[in-house]
Amino acid sequence: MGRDGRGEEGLPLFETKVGKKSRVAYRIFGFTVFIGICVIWVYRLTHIPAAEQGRWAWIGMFMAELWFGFYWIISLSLRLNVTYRYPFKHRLITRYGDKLPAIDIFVCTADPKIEPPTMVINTVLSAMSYNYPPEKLSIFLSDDGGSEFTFYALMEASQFSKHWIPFCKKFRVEPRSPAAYFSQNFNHQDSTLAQEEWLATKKLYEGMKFRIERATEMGSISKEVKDQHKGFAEWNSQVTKQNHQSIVQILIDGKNPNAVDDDGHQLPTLVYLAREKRPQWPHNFKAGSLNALIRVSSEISNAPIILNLDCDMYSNDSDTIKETLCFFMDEEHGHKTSYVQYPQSFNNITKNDIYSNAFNTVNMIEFAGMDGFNAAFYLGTGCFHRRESLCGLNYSENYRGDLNSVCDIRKDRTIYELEEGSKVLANCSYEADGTRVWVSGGRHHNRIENCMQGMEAGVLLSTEQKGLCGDCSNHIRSSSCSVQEVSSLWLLPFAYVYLARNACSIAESLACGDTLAAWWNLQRMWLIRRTTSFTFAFIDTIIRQLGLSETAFAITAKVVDEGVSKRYEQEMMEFGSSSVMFDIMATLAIVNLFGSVGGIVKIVWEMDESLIMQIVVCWLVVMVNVPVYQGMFLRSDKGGFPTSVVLKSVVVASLACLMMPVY
Ligand SMILES: O=c1ccn([C@@H]2O[C@H](COP(=O)(O)OP(=O)(O)O[C@H]3O[C@H](CO)[C@@H](O)[C@H](O)[C@H]3O)[C@@H](O)[C@H]2O)c(=O)[nH]1
Ligand SMILES: [Mn+2]
Repeated sequence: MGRDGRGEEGLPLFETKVGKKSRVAYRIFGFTVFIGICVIWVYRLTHIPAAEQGRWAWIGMFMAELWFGFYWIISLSLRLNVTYRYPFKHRLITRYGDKLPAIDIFVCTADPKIEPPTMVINTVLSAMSYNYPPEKLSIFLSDDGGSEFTFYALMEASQFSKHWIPFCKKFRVEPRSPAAYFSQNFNHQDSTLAQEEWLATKKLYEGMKFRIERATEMGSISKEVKDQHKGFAEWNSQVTKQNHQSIVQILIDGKNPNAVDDDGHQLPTLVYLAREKRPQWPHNFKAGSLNALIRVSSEISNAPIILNLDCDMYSNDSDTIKETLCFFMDEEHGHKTSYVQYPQSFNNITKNDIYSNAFNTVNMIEFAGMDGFNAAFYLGTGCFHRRESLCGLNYSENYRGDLNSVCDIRKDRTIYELEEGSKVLANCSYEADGTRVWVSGGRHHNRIENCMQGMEAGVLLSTEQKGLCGDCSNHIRSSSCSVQEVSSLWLLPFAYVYLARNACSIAESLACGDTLAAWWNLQRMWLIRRTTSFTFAFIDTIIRQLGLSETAFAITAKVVDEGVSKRYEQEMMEFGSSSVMFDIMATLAIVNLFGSVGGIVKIVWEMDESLIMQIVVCWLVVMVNVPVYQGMFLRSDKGGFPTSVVLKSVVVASLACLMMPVY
């Protein structure tokens, strides 16, 4: 019997826990820092210098400190509301058993060269083998590359899945991406896992991988293979990435009683989609893909819940669907939930996370804090949506929807009829009129569940290795520190705010599993991101708002050369190409170097102590930038800065320093 004497059926499907202990600590600490910030503001307002003594610099500094205070309040309020949610999947299974809803899974890919088809089908296979009734699963691959190699790979995957799915279920394989699974060694402690079967499945996988890679390398698919599927007929000499008709091929029809795996169990539905592309029509990149997927899937399976995965991700927990459904199907709160999203985690992060890609504190503290306000940043992947809310349904307290009612939209139509009907829905004219859903940001009127299943529970895992760029959010934060007389008591609030803030940030990082060096690297990456990618994104957003340009989507490359990945493993930063980003990084590093050396000279020469605070800050920036100086002057490998960038930055920095007024 559960609480209140209710039976098992009255119990909630998930529980919510708020970090109470951390809240007390944050409150005390936050309050003292806030007092410090107020004292700093008072100091600024009461000590405004005369015009000729740098009044404007002073006011600028004050602005930065005002902004810092505002930012502090926001980031502290998140920390006071850190909320974790824990699903009870066993309750879901006992309560709903065979009445679970259908799920559509969308995988997007866009280019067979930078997103190799083998990687794409690993994502697909991990989605096909979710621990969920296969007749309720439909996987749709959207190929914006319109490539027959990707289609071929998917055809291979549809055959391999007949062995892979039973293998996963029999041996409770985790993770269910074959590439990720076979990259681990055979686990000898697991006596149930017969080594023979492990080896046989691995061999099958490698055979498939070899055939796909060979076809891609040779740039052609043999007639023998093409004869195996009518779908290849869609590719003729006129088909290019930017210009082709809609292609929809149902590779596995989950409703067909003959579509079974090696154990005789039903297979999930598997669909290949390449929406129509015409040079004169906008296609809106990934957003356009998702819109086409929504329409096409509504014709074929029309599942009430949709999961979207990028092609460089794979599921690292086969129970994720069931856990997610706990949030959607909870009797009391389920109807208030529009989407459930999982933070991305990356599988090739180095020990000290040189590029700060793990986002541990963001995932575990800030996102969980946002959840406390029923808010979430939509991350764009690893997210389950209600189809209804994407299609514009508004939230209402009384409307509960019904995830279990399976409405048969197919009405005995043949595969051919379904494919033909779907092709029309994948036409490019849809992106030009007002029917798009995703471009407008999706319509999330409902409450949002930002699902952080504590620290031990499974999240979706992405396999990507992120480079330096790629951040598109923009927020600018400034840290500030400048008091004229070092001996003055006014120094205290500055010192306290600075030290307390960083101590807190170190404690958070360590608590979230980072190393101290990773925290230090994070400081560098924040500096770099704020001065480059965030600034670009900020400018770009303004330009776009003014209607001066349309942003294009630059697809992140998923293949790296050997030298680059070797240096990545050794935690050496990669600067080896010319880009405005590197120009800015190098120039700022040099300006700081000049500033700190110049400052010391000034202190020693003129016995001018008033500069000590500035110099201390300057030196901290220099220390954070050590890898940048190494990249400019000390490295001889291919990852160092190109000479042209070094020259440019030294010249620009020298000019800037010469022109700088000296107070
Ligand atoms: O024309 C396009 C361009 C991209 N994609 C797909 O979009 C996904 C994300 O693209 P990627 O180049 O990997 O971008 P990232 O910088 O890794 O993406 C981050 O930012 C995206 C949007 O800003 C989010 O959707 C992603 O989930 C998030 O990881 C990939 O599956 C692509 O295949 C398309 O389908 N069509
Ligand atoms: Mn990506």
